[in-house]
Amino acid sequence: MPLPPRPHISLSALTVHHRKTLALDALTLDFERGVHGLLGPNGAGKTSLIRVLATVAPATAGRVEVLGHDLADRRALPAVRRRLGYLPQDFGFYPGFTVREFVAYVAWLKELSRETTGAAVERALERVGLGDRADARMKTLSGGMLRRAGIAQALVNEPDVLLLDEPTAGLDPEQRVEFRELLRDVGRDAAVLVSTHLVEDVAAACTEVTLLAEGRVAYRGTTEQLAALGADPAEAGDHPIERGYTAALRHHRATAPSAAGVTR
Ligand SMILES: Nc1ncnc2c1ncn2[C@@H]1O[C@H](COP(=O)(O)OP(=O)(O)OP(=O)(O)O)[C@@H](O)[C@H]1O
Repeated sequence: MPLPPRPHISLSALTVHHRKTLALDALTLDFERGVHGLLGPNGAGKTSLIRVLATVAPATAGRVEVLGHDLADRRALPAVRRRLGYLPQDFGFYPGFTVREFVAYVAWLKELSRETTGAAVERALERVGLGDRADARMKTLSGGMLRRAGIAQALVNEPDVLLLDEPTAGLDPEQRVEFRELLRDVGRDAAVLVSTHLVEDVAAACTEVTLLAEGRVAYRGTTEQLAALGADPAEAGDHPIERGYTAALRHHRATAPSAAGVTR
């Protein structure tokens, strides 16, 4: 009998400390293909989780599997990185690079073959609407264009796992609408994790929502389920998802004693 397919991402008791701060408190979660919204108040642990999955920060304890590889096994990291796309909140670049050179450089880091790189770079730039700015220098881009270049580099290898930390910051409304369409498209085959504070992004693009609070899972469900939690118009918030978010957080805080995000 064939084995059931493994989830793209599997966390078991994942714990992350930053010095004395507990940022993630024994998270056990799976993420399959689809677009997953990662929500939570400031300091909830969203960036800490994304950085571990992106293989740029270690777990303090617990087990993390990405695409079937245990991230504790350093020999597996190159294979995982080839199949990952990652947009950090702030990303570095050589200001003198053109947009095309910037994305091609990441393609090279991801070990794309010389034959496929050119077409992959053009496709990634087209997907974020930067095809006509390919020869512009990175230092001349506006904030929104820079973010789109960052999204293009995360997409260039057609990743199986795409990690985006607040990707819509700086995008204008038209670009955000197109970006959500892009997320839905990528999420058909890949597991996409997108951390955001923007309710519209969640409502339009995410199939599932994971709400973190103080390093723990405060709520998990489909976008529709979170919106249904916010059916009571007396709850704080202007949108059902915002009200669902508030209700889920309040419920979590009432039932779970505070543990993470505190120095001890
Ligand atoms: N480098 C660091 N050194 C010390 N503490 C840190 C460090 N990075 C994060 N923390 C702490 O870890 C906790 C989780 O932070 P994290 O950045 O993961 O949260 P977040 O949900 O991404 O927040 P935000 O919505 O503000 O981006 C917070 O208490 C934060 O202060």
